[in-house]
Amino acid sequence: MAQYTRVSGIVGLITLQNPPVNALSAAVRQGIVDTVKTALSDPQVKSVVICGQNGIFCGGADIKEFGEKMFGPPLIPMMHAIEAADKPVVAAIEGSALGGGLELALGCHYRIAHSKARLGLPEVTLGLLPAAGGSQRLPRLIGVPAALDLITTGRHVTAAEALQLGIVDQVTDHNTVDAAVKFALTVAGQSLDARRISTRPCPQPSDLDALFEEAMQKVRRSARGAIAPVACVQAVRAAATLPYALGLEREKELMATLFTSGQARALQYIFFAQRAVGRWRMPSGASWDTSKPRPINKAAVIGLGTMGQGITVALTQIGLSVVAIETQEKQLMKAKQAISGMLERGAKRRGVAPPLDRVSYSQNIQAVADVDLVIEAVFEDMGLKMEVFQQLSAVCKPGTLLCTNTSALDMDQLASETPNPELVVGMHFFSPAHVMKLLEVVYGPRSSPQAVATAMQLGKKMGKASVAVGNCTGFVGNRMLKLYTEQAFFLLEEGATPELVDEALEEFGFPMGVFRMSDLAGLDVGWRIRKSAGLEEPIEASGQSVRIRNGCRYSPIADLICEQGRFGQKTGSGWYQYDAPGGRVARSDPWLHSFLAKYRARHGLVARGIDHQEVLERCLYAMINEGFRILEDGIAAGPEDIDVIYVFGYGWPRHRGGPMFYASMVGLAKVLERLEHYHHAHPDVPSLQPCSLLKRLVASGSPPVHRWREVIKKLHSQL
Ligand SMILES: CC/C=C\CC(=O)SCCNC(=O)CCNC(=O)[C@H](O)C(C)(C)COP(=O)(O)OP(=O)(O)OC[C@H]1O[C@@H](n2cnc3c(N)ncnc32)[C@H](O)[C@@H]1OP(=O)(O)O
Repeated sequence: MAQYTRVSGIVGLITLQNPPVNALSAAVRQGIVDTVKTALSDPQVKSVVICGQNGIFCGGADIKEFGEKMFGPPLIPMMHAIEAADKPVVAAIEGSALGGGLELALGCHYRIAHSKARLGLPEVTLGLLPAAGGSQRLPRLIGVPAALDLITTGRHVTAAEALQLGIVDQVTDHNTVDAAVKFALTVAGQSLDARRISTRPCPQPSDLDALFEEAMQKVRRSARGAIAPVACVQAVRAAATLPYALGLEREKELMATLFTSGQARALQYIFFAQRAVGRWRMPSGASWDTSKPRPINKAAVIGLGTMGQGITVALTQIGLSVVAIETQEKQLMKAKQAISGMLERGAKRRGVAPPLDRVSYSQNIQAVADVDLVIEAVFEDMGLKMEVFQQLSAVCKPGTLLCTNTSALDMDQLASETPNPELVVGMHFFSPAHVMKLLEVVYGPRSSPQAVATAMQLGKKMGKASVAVGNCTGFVGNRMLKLYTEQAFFLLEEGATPELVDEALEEFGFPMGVFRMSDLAGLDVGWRIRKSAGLEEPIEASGQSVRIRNGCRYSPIADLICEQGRFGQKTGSGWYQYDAPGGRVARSDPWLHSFLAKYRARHGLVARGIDHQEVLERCLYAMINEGFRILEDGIAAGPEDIDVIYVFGYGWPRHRGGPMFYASMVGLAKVLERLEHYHHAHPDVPSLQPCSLLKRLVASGSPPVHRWREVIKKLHSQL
């Protein structure tokens, strides 16, 4: 797992070998310990180079080993042995040096990186801190402010930035191992006293207390309850204030708390879940193994509202030629300006020329005749979308993939409008489409595996967490969201305020509560969907309560708010009030409170005390219950798919692992018991009735989330 050879007569070359990322498994650590010993005891060897095989230095500790009993040599003594060596040790960094990989390089005396390499300490994103001495060495090497930035955010830096910060000594465009060997030859025999980072004093910023106070406030604001960023600040503070050995003790102490925390488990689960959903599989068994994506060089986007503009930018930024179609001239001009602006700003950030000439604009749908793929992003109206699909079928060249960006409509009905329904899939982007990391790829019963593979690959190229899901109203994300929102409305009827509900959800870790979010997104969007589904019909005249639809409890509160022209931020009022239309700062609205009081009085509802726990249980468990139904229906392949959708598209706090993982952490029996309790209290709310998969999982002993698929498979085989 670490190969040793001698090169150029006097250089010992150690190559880490653990594909795909040379993670520091027990075997690799043992290999390093053994080969370093060999190199240091060989009198002919005057210096040592450590590199990784297959163009990657090291992706860090082996995350798969974290849940298991620790075997093999520990990292810290291994790093110390390297640093204490009396022969220079040079790290040759290609590809990535991340986490324990960078910590290993920091234990070396010199670091040479390829210009395309990326370096970082991303442990915080896994709920940990760099606990192989990284939190103590990095501040000594690059100073406290830069180390705080890298360690608390986990961001990866380019080789150029690493050179500027002083993390690496040299950057090369050529063969990194050759460059490192050449360098090792030149430093052989030189004194290493100044090269051992742990022996250096940590540079002292002028106002240490103020610096750490500010850093702590910053991470607390952005961490939304995650504990690792806070521990990272504490560890760097130890580096700045304690001798190395004591700092290392503090690092170990902090790591022990993090390592066994539920947050670290949740974050590591999401790391693997994100990769697992990339290996999509349709119920037919189709996957990457059986389906080759089509090459896509030219694409079209139909409809240039906010979504269409973002999609155009996302496609252009991955190098495609894009035909952007908008029939309304005024909107086309507005969109052209917005798209150009977004492309210019994106290019400026990346230091490249804006790819403006890759987008062509037209009012005529005939312009899509030669494209390989079309994404329809017109208004959310089935009639209009059907018309567009009919036109596309007549205009596009044979084999063009037709995708819809609908967020809830039946994509299979759209597929029926075309002679080739196998070429139709949903590509459900999230706003703003060039920024948000989630893409739901929706397949219908007739979508071909190749169409799904192509959409999944396109999503990957755009840097999105792409999740293949089956077709149903709202797909996965919006189907679950509907029940979360519905509970929030019911809670208002029963005595809660938007402030109380939002506070509970934000304390849980959502960036915004449901009402603040809905003010931002615009209340009219949901209103229009409810109207088109016939839910908003006033039927009080018929004698039926306005609070009942299709025999179930319904809250018309949001409809009544919309009838007042209160659509959220854009109109200056919604669930909250704003200084002016377009205002961002939500303030409590006495009008809304009085409206709620009158509403309750009109319907004979008596407000009762509602606490944060009830808000969380009602909103989250209703949504989780729907998640189980989605698994039962085979719309999502596994709990990981749902969790990735929620973490990447709906602001679910990452350190809580997604709704299904959260349910497993709370305990499925408890979720079941609370749902039964709330369903008993609200028998007219069917979404609170625990679904059979949840009951079955509890009956089979609440297996861990990675074993749910076995139970789901059994359930499906019995249907
Ligand atoms: C005392 C504690 C000391 C240290 C703590 C740590 O070091 S924690 C680990 C810190 N390292 C990281 O967080 C890096 C995680 N990996 C990545 O960011 C990317 O994988 C990487 C290295 C940039 C490569 O990206 P790429 O897109 O090329 O590949 P992909 O992410 O799909 O990964 C390929 C497969 O490798 C598995 N993998 C990656 N890193 C690790 C790891 N550190 N441990 C174990 N396995 C790892 C990944 O799951 C993929 O596997 P697959 O089976 O194909 O899904």
